Amino acid sequence: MASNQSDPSLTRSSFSPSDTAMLEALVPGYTLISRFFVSYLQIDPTAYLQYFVALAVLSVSLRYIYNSVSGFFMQHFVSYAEIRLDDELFNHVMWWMSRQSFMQRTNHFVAGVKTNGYWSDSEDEGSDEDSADEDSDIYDFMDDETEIQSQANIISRKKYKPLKFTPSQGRHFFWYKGRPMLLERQQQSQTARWALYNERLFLSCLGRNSSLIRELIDEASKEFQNRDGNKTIIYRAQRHSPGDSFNWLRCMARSPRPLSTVILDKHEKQTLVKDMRRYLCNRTRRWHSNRGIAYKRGYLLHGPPGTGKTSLCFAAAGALGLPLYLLTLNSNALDEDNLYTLFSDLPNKCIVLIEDVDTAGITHSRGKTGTNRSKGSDSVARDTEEASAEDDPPLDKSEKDGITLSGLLNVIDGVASSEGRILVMTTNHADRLDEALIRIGRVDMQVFLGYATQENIKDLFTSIYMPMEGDLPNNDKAKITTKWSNSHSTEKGRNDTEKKEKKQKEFWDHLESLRSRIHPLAAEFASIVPGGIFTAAEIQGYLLNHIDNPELAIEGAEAWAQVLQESKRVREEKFA
Ligand SMILES: Nc1ncnc2c1ncn2[C@@H]1O[C@H](COP(=O)(O)OP(=O)(O)OP(=O)(O)O)[C@@H](O)[C@H]1O
Repeated sequence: MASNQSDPSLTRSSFSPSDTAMLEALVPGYTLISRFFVSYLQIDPTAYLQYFVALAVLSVSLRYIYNSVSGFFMQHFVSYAEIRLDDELFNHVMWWMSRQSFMQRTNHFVAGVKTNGYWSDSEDEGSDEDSADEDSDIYDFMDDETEIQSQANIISRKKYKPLKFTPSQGRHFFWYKGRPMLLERQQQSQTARWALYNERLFLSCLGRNSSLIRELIDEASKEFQNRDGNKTIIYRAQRHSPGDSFNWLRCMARSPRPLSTVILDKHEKQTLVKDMRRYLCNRTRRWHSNRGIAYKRGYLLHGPPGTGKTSLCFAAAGALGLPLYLLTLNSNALDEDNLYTLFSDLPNKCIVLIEDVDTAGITHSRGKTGTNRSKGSDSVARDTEEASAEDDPPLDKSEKDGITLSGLLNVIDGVASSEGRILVMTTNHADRLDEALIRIGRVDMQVFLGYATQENIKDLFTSIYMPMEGDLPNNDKAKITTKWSNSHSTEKGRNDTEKKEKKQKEFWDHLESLRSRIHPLAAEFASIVPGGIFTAAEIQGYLLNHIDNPELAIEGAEAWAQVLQESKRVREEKFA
């Protein structure tokens, strides 16, 4: 008691019950805390209340001042750029960042096998790793146990994707061209279900001149594109989760397929590619623009499955250096609005490929809604569709009815859809398509890809077995030899080198001899396999089983053709 009386802090603690109630309302649990301090520490916090209040006011004021000053500073003395996750540039910058030296030193990073945001990117991550493949290629034509083991080790190493390190959430300072830069990776909405996919990047630098940021973005973008080289970039329409809208997401970059490897009547192939080239040239664009005629072109590739429709489209994209946008109309979630947005997001020059347009349920059903879009045709496929639709599980509530024919036609013709695009549709059943869909203006050229003729079979054989540039990892023999010689200066190394050189020479001789024999072999093969019966895919499948031995392929061709022909006949009878 005595000590309480002598403590000035305790003598001043005379708060009325209403004051205490108010404090309790402001700071829940105040009475309990206060009692704890008084009983155990002999300190009455009420005596210091004014200091606490002053401290709180000071901290709020400081925060306010800090925000105002930093806001003012950011607005007037800092330049910054915002990059959103749903923009391809996000990938470009993240990829560029992952290659910067500051990423090796930072202690806050995201480790992963891809540098991009959320979409699946199954492409080969560039040529960085290609050189590592060289040895495995060289081992391809070796046969002894140790060599096979070496090859297995290399393949085994390569089965995992290399790790990539990208900046984590938060701020990262780094230097670019001698000037300090700040990268901030932010997650916008923590509460949303897909918050993880709502990221943004802020790139900032001191000064009102934003040219440095522009340079960095430009450099990142160019480096990313250079990495692609002449590869064909493939995008597909995809949405991340139910309720989201569809976007074009880059899914891979593939080496272009040479047009010569797509076997088709030469005249038709040339006509198609020439037509596309003519359409893409500036003169045609100006011509269309001067006359107010929509600058669009459509093609229909039709024929039985496995005759090369997709391959032709892919090869054309490679030959013309255009990106390929894949679209499937089967998704119930894809409605006219989504399709409209997708088409308006296309770049000026590209190929949009709609595969198997007849299976999208929009054939012969102009004006019908998606729910009954599979009705209206007497085809077997449609009956099957109807039957299976009844067995389908109930749709997600966010799923809509899918695209209708009139919806598709509106989008193809839409004024907002990108000019300069090439639309390619493929189908196995051109006869089932609505007249409106394939009328001139929407489909300007139709190409039929049928069963392989005698000539096609010969070409296919030649294209599969003819040695091509690039079949060896490095065409410069001397370079390979030097590489091996340098890396093996020991006795064993020299033996290995000699062995490899011998193998390499054998391989070259094999290629040379094959080159000289290929045409007579192709003619022989074509004389055995009947024309007009098999698809190119079937013939290719057979030849790939004898990839190292064309003679063996010829030997077994007759038996293979008979068996396949018989199985086709049985299948046809079954479905007749
Ligand atoms: N005309 C062709 N020339 C070269 N290869 C071909 C040809 N047709 C088919 N192939 C080969 O067959 C496989 C399938 O070809 P592709 O997917 O292009 O056929 P498709 O006609 O689009 O088939 P689907 O109608 O089933 O989609 C590919 O590996 C391709 O290399």
